[in-house]
Amino acid sequence: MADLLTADAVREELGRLPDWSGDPTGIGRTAQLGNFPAAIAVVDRVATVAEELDHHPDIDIRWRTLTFRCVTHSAGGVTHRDIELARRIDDIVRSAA
Ligand SMILES: C[C@H](O)[C@H](O)[C@H]1CNC2=NC(N)=NC(=O)C2=N1
Repeated sequence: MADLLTADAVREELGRLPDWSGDPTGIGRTAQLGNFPAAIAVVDRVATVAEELDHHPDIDIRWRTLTFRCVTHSAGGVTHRDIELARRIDDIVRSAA
């Protein structure tokens, strides 16, 4: 099982993820796309990456605004797998914006 990050470690990682906020119980970001199909296309690309990593974000879809939350459910908190997933989500959002 992946190791839980300490509060300090989560803070340090969030310093390198400016669009994200959170604490050891989970990290999240929102992203506003141009329209609903563009938002769904991002969700679809995130789904592919999540399957590749075998690690899945919680996703809230409201018209063209997406909210992603990353937490390792099996570990009960934030691990390096969530940080990696957050970076991959950023890459997808950046290339879609
Ligand atoms: C068997 C499989 O590896 C697990 O169920 C994975 C799948 N994706 C997951 N995603 C997240 N975010 N947390 C998990 O604990 C988790 N578990």
